[in-house]
Amino acid sequence: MPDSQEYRFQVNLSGMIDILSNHLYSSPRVFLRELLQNATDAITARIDLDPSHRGEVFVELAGQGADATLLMQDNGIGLTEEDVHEFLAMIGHSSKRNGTELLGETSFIGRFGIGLLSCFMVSDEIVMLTQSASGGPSIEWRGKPDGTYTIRKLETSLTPGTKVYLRCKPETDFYFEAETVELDLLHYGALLPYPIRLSAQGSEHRINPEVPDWIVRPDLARGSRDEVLRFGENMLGERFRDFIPLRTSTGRTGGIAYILPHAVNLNAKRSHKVYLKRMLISEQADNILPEWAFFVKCLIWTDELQPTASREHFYENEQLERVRGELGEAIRDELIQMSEQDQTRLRRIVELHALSMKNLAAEDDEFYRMIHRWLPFESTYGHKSLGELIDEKQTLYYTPTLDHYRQLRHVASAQSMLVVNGGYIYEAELLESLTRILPGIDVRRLLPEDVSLAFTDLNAEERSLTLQAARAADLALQRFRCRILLKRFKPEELPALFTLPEEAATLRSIERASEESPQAFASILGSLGGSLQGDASSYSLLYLNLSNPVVERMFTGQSTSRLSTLIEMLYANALMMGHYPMSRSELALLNKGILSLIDWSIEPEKGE
Ligand SMILES: Nc1ncnc2c1ncn2[C@@H]1O[C@H](COP(=O)(O)OP(=O)(O)OP(=O)(O)O)[C@@H](O)[C@H]1O
Repeated sequence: MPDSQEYRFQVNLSGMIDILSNHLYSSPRVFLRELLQNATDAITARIDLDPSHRGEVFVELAGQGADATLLMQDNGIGLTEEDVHEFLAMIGHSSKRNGTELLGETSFIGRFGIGLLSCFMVSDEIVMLTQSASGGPSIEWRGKPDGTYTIRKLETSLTPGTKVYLRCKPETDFYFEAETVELDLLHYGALLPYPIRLSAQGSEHRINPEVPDWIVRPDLARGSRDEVLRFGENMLGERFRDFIPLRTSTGRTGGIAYILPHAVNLNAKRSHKVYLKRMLISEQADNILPEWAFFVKCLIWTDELQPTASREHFYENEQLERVRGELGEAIRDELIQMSEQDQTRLRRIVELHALSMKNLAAEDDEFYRMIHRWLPFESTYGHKSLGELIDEKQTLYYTPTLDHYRQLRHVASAQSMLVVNGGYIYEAELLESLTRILPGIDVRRLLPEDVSLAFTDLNAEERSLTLQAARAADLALQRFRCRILLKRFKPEELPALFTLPEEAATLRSIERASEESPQAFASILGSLGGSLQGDASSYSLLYLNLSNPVVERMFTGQSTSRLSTLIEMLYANALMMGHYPMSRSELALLNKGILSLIDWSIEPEKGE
């Protein structure tokens, strides 16, 4: 076997720089973030040496258009000549790491040793003047994107710190405009604990506000409600009315979860603003809160998570999992606390986000268990929370569809029967799975047939007395494929109850569609409907209540001449009470019936 020879990889330096500077980051804008991060790290390092040191960053813009330049100056630790050779000249080497460990804990934001290269997105040269706080000469370093650099010792000594100069390259002058720079400095540095000053167009001012104490001590936030809400509006661009302070057990991650003031789609992208060591890392951190916390928008700061090289996300590791869990717990605890001490507040939140909360509860038992008592439902006892409904009765009856609920609610409420409407999206599913999260609870599905069983049959005498009228009534509704059933039931004020078995419902919809559709379509629908027509189950049922005085008079009186019109009117009325859409012929029937009633009331029946 021939001796193998060892070679070294060759690196195309300018190609690497191009990849790192132009393709790692989402936008050229981030060069300002990288500069601000380096300034922040340098100030942190200096404060480590001298805790009384007060950090400051100064940004100056000069020149116009293609001549625009930007200076960023910090009073941080600075670099010695040795540091410059070691850290600036060696890509991928950073002064901020603990040894070689890339993901270890440090008090700095930077760690990869590539951030400065982002400046090549907007400038063809980086000029750095630096003076180390530990003494030595001031150094000038000039780096180019082709991988060459020069170093020069300056004759005069600068004050400790670092100045970075950039001259805009063609077509990047936008990033050097005062407005853009001001916005971006605020965007990235709003929470930094030292002043950032900007000098441009002859004036100088501070960019970032004083950071309120409650940002790092969220327990103080409750005492500054208005200020916290105003701050949220400025930072997140929405007007909030409620918030939950967040803090992990280590105290190294915290923030404010603002309750979204409008309903949101569960699948909408989350956009929390996350700050690492007080610098904005991401506006789209979607993995820092549990999935179920979709109803909040957060300002979060952390100094215990590791950013990826692009800075726009955090590493998905155990630490992130713990932080996510604990932030979720902070929100959950507050919800639970609200449920004990401030139910109005909780109800407001749940009602606002009811649809999404129901959606999530249907998928996530743990969330459902936590929130179930406050989910709102419609019931024969009014609009109530599930908790209130559970407390009302031992058995919770629910209808699986809205149609069923409409049919049942009058009879059920008249009989003081608690029936929950499970007809809206996710509701039947939630009610069905209630036993899973609350073992022992008795939940039953209810169909109109079940309630009609509770109706009382007529006795033999009543049956014979009403026989003739009942036949006439049945005949009157033949053409609507509706049968009548004479019973006694509560409430007495309810004369009739319309119920619609499933097949009859299909047929009704087909008929209504044929009335609306053009001829050809109608005939297709017609033949489809025809196949169902002969079946007894395709008939709807109209229960007539003999306990109702008007119905009683109709069926036990002598005169039957007006009976068919009256039955038709009861039929139309029952349809309306059940919110059934009416066909054209049913509307015509109603119209004709009303006119007859008016006519009769004006001119009494002959012989009466
Ligand atoms: N303003 C500054 N003050 C002092 N040192 C600086 C400054 N800017 C850069 N440096 C030095 O240059 C090195 C390289 O900076 P660069 O931004 O490329 O990488 P980094 O900050 O170490 O890591 P990252 O790629 O994660 O940002 C730093 O490690 C630091 O030693």
